[in-house]
Amino acid sequence: MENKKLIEVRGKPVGDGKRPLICTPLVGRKRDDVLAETAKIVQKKPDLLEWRVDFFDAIGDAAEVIGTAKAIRAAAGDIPVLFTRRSIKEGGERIALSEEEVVRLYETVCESRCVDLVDFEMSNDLADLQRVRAASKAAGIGMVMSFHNFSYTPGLETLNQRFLEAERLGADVAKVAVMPRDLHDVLTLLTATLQSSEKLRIPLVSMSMGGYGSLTRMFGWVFGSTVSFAVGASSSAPGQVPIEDLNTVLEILRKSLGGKQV
Ligand SMILES: O=C1C[C@@](O)(C(=O)O)C[C@@H](O)[C@@H]1O
Repeated sequence: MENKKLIEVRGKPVGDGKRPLICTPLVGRKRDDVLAETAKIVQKKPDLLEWRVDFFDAIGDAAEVIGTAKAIRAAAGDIPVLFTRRSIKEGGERIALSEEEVVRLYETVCESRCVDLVDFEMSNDLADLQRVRAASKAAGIGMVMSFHNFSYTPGLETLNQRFLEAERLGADVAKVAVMPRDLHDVLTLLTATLQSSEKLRIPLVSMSMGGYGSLTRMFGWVFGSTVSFAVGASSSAPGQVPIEDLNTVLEILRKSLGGKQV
């Protein structure tokens, strides 16, 4: 069992595709909180760190954002850092910046090369998306184009279109996160993941959220999702499981998918 399309950071694949990358979010409100979270999480050896900058009180102060990103990077060692502003309409925190200011922040962060990957939502204005794409490309930073629905799970066709749209818009990684209302929705997300991962040239990331959705965080990679978001210190979305538990499940899956006795 192997994911063939791997996420790359500065031209090098992260991981070997034989298990999903585990990404742990940082959601501190102040620099010290974020760095304390980083110190705690790094010991748990995730594959990626996601800095959810929409939780950060000083998001409006570009110098403080860059300084904090650099400090996270220094503390993270070899672990790549993903920079994410999640908008309120896609499940993020309320922030005081205009969209123009958010785009400028992404451009500044890219220019300073203080992160390795950026996540930007596909529902943003096309012109903004293109600006962030241009800035990330110029800096050699990978771009995740994402879609979230925290209320329900759209149909199979729509989910497949979202993955495809990310590739068409020039993403390095396509990401879809949706909320299930029942187990059929979980199957819909997994079906879209499998179908799109067979079709797309780029790696994809998917998850169903909440209690039922946590199933996809544990075995969604078998269906083609290359990353699972897990709790290192704090959760950033419903249904994320602690990294220790996820590691246990992945070890069981490794053995059982390999045909060995657990
Ligand atoms: O988009 C995602 C996925 C996520 O929403 C999740 O469900 O794990 C968590 C967010 O921090 C991240 O940006």
